[in-house]
Amino acid sequence: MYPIQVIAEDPERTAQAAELATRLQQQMAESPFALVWGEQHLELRKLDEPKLGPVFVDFVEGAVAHRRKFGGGRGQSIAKAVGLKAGANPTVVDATAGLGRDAFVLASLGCQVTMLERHPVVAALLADGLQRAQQDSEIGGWMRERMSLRSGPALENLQQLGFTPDVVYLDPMFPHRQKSALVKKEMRVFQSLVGADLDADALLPAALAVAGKRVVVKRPDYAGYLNEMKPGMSIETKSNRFDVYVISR
Ligand SMILES: C[S@@+](CC[C@H](N)C(=O)[O-])C[C@H]1O[C@@H](n2cnc3c(N)ncnc32)[C@H](O)[C@@H]1O
Repeated sequence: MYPIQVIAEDPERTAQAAELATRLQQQMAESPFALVWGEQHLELRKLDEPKLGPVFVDFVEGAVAHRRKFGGGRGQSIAKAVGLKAGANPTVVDATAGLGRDAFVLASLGCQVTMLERHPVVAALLADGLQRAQQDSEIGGWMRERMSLRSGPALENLQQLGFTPDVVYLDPMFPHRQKSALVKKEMRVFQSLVGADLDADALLPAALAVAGKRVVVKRPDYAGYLNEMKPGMSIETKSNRFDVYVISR
């Protein structure tokens, strides 16, 4: 389902690349993608569209780092959606972690975030970004305490969490409405790797069954409700919406 080659450009990464290749073995035939381990990081390349550039996870210096320093802090819509308030740092399970951006925003604001990701290539990119961030002198301390990753499908993982998270956060892939030229290059590579999450509706009842306080679903502004379930409230941003389902048990 996810065919890919694994290449070690950095000779010191040869053993790690071989181990990753073994894990992804069944997905390695006839791929338009390569996972390349360079000196800095693990990156995904789309071999038939090299102009789109590589995709990798960088919590230390990338766009998310900029947002951490200059973004809206606890006033951001995502923070309001999960219920972040002074003195309240909810525990969050991000059941569709992707490249971990939303999870990083929440962790940087004080939440304890457990990320779940089922796509083995995305999980490998995320694990690499997480490991590097955990070693960083500036953010490593709180990254080690607050962010973790479990690779595998959310439906199974949610049932085996071993704790009750305050919030389950969902952001499944949704078909893009914009013309492809307008979608950021990185997102085009990511979308063509992952494809659509056609089974996303099932995540909402599963999340509602385990969340202690609320489930938050991120949707593009033009998308309908997940599982056609009306939320208690929605928080709108420029191009997205956070649908909030408050748990009352
Ligand atoms: C739109 S991306 C999430 C982006 C993420 N919020 C971010 O800020 O980077 C959706 C991700 O959810 C993952 N996913 C979808 N359904 C899943 C499931 N049932 N279990 C685990 N991961 C899932 C996909 O593989 C994909 O990587």
